[in-house]
Amino acid sequence: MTDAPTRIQVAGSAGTAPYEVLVGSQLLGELPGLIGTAAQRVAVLHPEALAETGEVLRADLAAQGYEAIAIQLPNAEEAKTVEVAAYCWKALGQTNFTRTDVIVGVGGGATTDVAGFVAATWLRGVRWIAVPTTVLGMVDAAVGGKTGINTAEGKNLVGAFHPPAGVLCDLAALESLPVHDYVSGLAEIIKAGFIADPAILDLIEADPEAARTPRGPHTSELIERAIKVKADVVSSDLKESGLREILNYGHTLAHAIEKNERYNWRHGAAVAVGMVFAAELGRIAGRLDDATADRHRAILESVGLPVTYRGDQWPKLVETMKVDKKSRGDRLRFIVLDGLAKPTVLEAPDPAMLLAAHAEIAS
Ligand SMILES: NC(=O)c1ccc[n+]([C@@H]2O[C@H](COP(=O)([O-])OP(=O)(O)OC[C@H]3O[C@@H](n4cnc5c(N)ncnc54)[C@H](O)[C@@H]3O)[C@@H](O)[C@H]2O)c1
Ligand SMILES: O=C(O)C(=O)C[C@@H](O)[C@H](O)[C@H](O)COP(=O)(O)O
Ligand SMILES: [Zn+2]
Repeated sequence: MTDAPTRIQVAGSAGTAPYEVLVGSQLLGELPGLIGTAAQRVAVLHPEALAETGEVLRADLAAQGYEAIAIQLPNAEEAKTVEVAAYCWKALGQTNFTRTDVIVGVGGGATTDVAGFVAATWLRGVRWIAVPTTVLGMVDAAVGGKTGINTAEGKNLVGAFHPPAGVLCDLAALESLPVHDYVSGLAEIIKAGFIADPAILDLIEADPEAARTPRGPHTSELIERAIKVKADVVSSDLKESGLREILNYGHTLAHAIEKNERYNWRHGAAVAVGMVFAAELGRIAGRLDDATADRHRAILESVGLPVTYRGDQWPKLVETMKVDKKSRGDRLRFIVLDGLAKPTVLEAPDPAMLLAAHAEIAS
């Protein structure tokens, strides 16, 4: 017998339906209920690393009477291209995939970003379900309906807000996750701690080594707390007209680092450096106290995340940051903290201030 899953509600907003994020084990039995009876066809999008899981899921859905196909995507960021999206559109077209049919994205954040984007764009929008299999996917990417792909100019530059019909976080999936991917997800959990729920920081600081494994004593609490932070924010501002920008803490620089590294850095690693940068920016702007700024570096290092980046790359990073989605015309905008769990926007900081914050993360 398995325990009942935790259910976290995400409210519908901007005309979209509400949905639930389930956290627990053996959740795949929930899939048919979410797919519904109107669907005849189901497409399971999965990364190469989860070929076996994708096939098990496809066969299971076929056994339940759906015409189920599996579409294999490249691993990680290589999936987030227009060519991969076009490959999926072709597969859906060849299957006569209609508006009542359903896409299931099973994998990490890269997979669910693409699955959601394909769902948002096919026939101008079909229903989709997220089955995240990484920490980062569970606590962040699968929740909130931001879907998208990268372009040559930068990260997530093409996409749509298209919330899933449900999110199934089966914690057993984390057992096979390589440790550096597990730790990458901790960066977004720590982000949730700094912007909204400091109890997360206390739990990690109490035993950073335990936080690095799926068997740690606080694994499900950390994951659920971070999901709640995200669910609360996106419930009131799906389309990022204000509050949702706080979820972008650390991301302005992070996305520039990811592009500069040709996506060979994991997203969470880049977000870790980006948060230290944002903390320094807050401190230099006279908003953030020294202790909270220093806490960033300490907690991120304690779980094994990077806190510095090559110092000679700054001009390129500044160029890339200009296409950040928070920019308005020529004005760069950053999320900084006015104090612990007090995120705010720093508008058009002086270049000298940016340079000074950069000096603190430059290696
Ligand atoms: N849409 C959003 O709101 C949002 C939020 C945060 C991050 N993201 C995006 O999420 C992506 C990062 O997601 P990620 O950290 O999950 O990385 P990822 O999706 O790149 O997955 C990392 C690697 O782990 C493999 N993998 C996935 N699950 C596995 C498992 N259970 N066992 C073994 N291997 C597994 C993947 O195939 C991949 O090779 C980035 O593209 C980022 O931009 C989106
Ligand atoms: O959900 C959001 O909003 C976020 O900003 C969460 C981020 O962790 C995530 O990486 C998101 O994909 C970044 O969005 P972008 O709009 O900066 O591309
Ligand atoms: Zn992120």
